[in-house]
Amino acid sequence: MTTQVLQDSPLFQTGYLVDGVWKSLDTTFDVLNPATGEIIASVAKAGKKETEDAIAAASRAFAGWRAKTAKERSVILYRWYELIIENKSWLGRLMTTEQGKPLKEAEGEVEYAASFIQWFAEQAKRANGEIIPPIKPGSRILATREPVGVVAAITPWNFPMAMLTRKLGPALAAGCTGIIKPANNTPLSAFALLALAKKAGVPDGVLNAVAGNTAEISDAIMASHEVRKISFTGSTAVGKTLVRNAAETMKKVSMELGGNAPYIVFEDADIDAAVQGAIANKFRNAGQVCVSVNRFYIHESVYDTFTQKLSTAVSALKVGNGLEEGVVVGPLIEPAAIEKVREHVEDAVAKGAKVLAGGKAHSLGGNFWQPTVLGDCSDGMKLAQEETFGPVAACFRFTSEEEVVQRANATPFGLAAYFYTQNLSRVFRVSQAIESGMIGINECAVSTELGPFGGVKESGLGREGSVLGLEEFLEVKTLHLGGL
Ligand SMILES: O=CCCCC(=O)O
Repeated sequence: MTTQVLQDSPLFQTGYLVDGVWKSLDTTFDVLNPATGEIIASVAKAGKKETEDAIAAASRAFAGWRAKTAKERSVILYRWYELIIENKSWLGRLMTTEQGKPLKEAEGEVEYAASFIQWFAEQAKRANGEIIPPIKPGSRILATREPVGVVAAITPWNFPMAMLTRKLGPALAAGCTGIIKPANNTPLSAFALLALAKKAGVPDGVLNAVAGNTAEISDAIMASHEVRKISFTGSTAVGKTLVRNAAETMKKVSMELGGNAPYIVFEDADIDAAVQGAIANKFRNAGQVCVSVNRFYIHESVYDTFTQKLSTAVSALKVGNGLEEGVVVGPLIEPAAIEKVREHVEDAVAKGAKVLAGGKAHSLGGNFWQPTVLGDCSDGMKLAQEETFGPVAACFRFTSEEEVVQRANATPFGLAAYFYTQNLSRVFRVSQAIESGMIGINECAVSTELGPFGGVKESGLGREGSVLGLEEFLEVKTLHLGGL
């Protein structure tokens, strides 16, 4: 399937969406294929006015959408889920072309994205309230749950479909309407899902979308009194700005922000399982994942075995255009991402790290970096303190449980953490001691619609997915009834 075949589909939208109509603008911005540098599309560059129009449309649509029964919304969501699955192959190709991840991974993300719509189609019917024992005779207290109103979903380029549906699934289930601001690197993936939402029966105006002038769009969203909630996935720096700005109109916020995940391999771990987990986690989406491991802490007694097995396996990973057969590590999203990886690797090497695999830009050039393993890393290196967001496994030695827990927690972030051990007492002791919203124990994946997803400390506020995800889009209203 060529880019032309993608472009010929009705799901390939390049305008901005207001009231169910895709509109074009004279001013556009280019979306590039990160593997080839080819321009895939020129997209309408929306700004303040288009954003205000989109918010107004969402506001007008709110009364009608919230008035539908939960079951009616559930049926529409379920149809959307089915359409996403039916179009998996096309959507996967679009995502690989726009975002770079290997096709198999992209199709996996399409399924993951669909799972949130399926899950919240079910949860729509469970926005239950409570009856509270009254304080006086002849009275009742009822706590009901209502949609928060118009929602802004601001989504990242690294999971351009799943992060959208993880927000829109619960928002629509709750009865909210919204404005979507996808990342400018990957608007086409988001727009394709919105085209399918319309086909599934989501009424015009319920979902509206703009991309382009990020500052103007963000300012218009934050200034609006009609937008009652912001759900954001992205960097901690941007998240902090949004939270500060949301205070002006007291919007609710859900923030899924950066991480600095530790991965601890204790002396009693199943080393082969730990190596396999390390590869699956670290090289998923070329390491451009908020829950990707940033620091591998390996007990000194198993350090040589682990790093040797890891380096051998990493050296065999095939790098290339994600549309090519057998490729498991695609390009990074843009040249700035390559520069950050280079800066982290050079800083580590200058401070004593040893290159055990890779270590430099890939011979393919462009946005490709060799899958890398660095040994003898230490806590003063940049890659120990900030997310590298690239295909670099940094390995550190440790000697005791107490020491490694203290080092794992020595970061302002607390999104995901992982550890491998066969000792049950340690499982509970270390799980309790680690400051993190999610912990994988002998398990390298924490991403599923079934489990609460979110962080502590500077990694964010709120939880997505699971039964908790719906709560984020609901307000409690308490009814005090007397004279009964
Ligand atoms: O960068 C963060 C996106 C989260 C992807 C996931 O759900 O695993």
